[in-house]
Amino acid sequence: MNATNTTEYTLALGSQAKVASALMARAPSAMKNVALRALARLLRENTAALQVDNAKDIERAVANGLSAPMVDRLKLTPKVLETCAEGCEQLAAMADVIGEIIGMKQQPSGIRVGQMRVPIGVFGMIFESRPNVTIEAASLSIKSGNACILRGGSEAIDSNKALAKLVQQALTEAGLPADAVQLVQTTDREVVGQLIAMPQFVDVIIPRGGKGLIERISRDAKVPVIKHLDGNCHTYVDDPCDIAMAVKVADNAKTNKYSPCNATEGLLVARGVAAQFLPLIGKIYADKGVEMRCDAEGRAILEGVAGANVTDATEQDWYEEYLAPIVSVKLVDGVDEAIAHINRYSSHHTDAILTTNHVHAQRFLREVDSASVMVNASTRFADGFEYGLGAEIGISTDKFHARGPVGIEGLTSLKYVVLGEGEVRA
Ligand SMILES: NC(=O)C1=CN([C@@H]2O[C@H](COP(=O)(O)OP(=O)(O)OC[C@H]3O[C@@H](n4cnc5c(N)ncnc54)[C@H](OP(=O)(O)O)[C@@H]3O)[C@@H](O)[C@H]2O)C=CC1
Ligand SMILES: N[C@@H](CCC(=O)OP(=O)(O)O)C(=O)O
Repeated sequence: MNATNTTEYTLALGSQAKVASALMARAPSAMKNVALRALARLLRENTAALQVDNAKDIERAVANGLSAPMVDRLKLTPKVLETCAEGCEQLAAMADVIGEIIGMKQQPSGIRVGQMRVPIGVFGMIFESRPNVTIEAASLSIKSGNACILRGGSEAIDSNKALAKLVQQALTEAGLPADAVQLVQTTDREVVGQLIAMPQFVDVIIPRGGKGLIERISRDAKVPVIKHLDGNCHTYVDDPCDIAMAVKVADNAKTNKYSPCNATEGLLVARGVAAQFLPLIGKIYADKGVEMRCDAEGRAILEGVAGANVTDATEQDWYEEYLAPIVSVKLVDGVDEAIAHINRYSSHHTDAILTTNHVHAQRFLREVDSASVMVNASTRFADGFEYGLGAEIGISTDKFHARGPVGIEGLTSLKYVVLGEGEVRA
């Protein structure tokens, strides 16, 4: 595509989305739910065909040397597709929040003032090469009465095109506009540049990705942005803690999956429990091939673990989001130093304390400045489905409008409604 074509193409996506958004905003719940159930059915009926398209992406990714965790997140297995289908059905079964009026109160003047929940309008979303996100974003967009323009990662283009076709088929079957969910059909990044600069059509941009993406968005966006950024997440093992539980949780937080943004990248350990805890977790990490980048004290303990791949951490490691079988390990005096380290180096996504001390837990919850703060749980739980939101658009690392996992409500806003009986202002 040349620059003129790109501009025309993106403007067309925008104007089509704008028209569709008005229809979606007033669509009855029943129609939206019909579309979601149709999408679930189509995903199941087309599982084999979708895997053929997905195989093209996977072949290209492997040929291009993409790492194993990144190839893994690209996969549309029958299980992943079934989870997507179930997600659509769960959303269909949920109450529609659009149009709900809250907080209606009579004022001294006689008017009654409340707030009505409404869709945001059109959102543009740029996200990683994980094709199931196309379905999660599309289904949340439908349920919340928005229209969206989805720009998925280039490695997933064939899978995304096939999925988007099914979404549009489901919308059409339900009598809703197909343009309510549009996929950017090219991997040309120029389209991203245009998408974030057309406030006449796009109400908000949701970038879901790493630092390169956000640098561009922060520099060029002319529409409001809800950032869904990197996860340099921490697990802090406190003194005192339940060692067996800490080992189980720290294992899951790092090794359950390596690519997600909510995987733990930094392990902080209180000196008082390090000699007991580190050899146990070190053995598990060693067996699973996790490299441990340690400070001097951590290294001294972990070097004694059979098969451990232990290296020296540099200052840069405390900032690093590895998305790989690597973890940084640092010993700290206690909760004060842990909180200070996290607030300095974390990406403010998700951080956890493993402790049996109630005061330490309360301090961690209050003082760590992250979108999710957890006590005695794996950072891997930072996820809209796990939080009971039905599905998620992603995990907002912004503080405004939505913070943490974003579900239906994050795609809505509240407008005031005023009911009178002819009152006039004095
Ligand atoms: N907070 C959250 O909810 C989530 C955050 N993430 C974060 O995403 C990152 C991992 O995914 P990864 O694929 O590496 O992320 P990237 O940031 O590389 O890519 C994400 C998307 O952004 C696009 N993109 C990246 N840079 C630019 C640019 N300069 N201009 C235009 N488009 C761009 C990519 O397009 P292209 O395909 O062309 O490269 C892709 O569609 C991690 O940091 C992870 O934590 C991941 C999932 C959820
Ligand atoms: N919500 C997700 C985490 C975000 C995610 O998908 O991350 P990524 O592996 O970077 O694409 C989950 O835990 O399932």
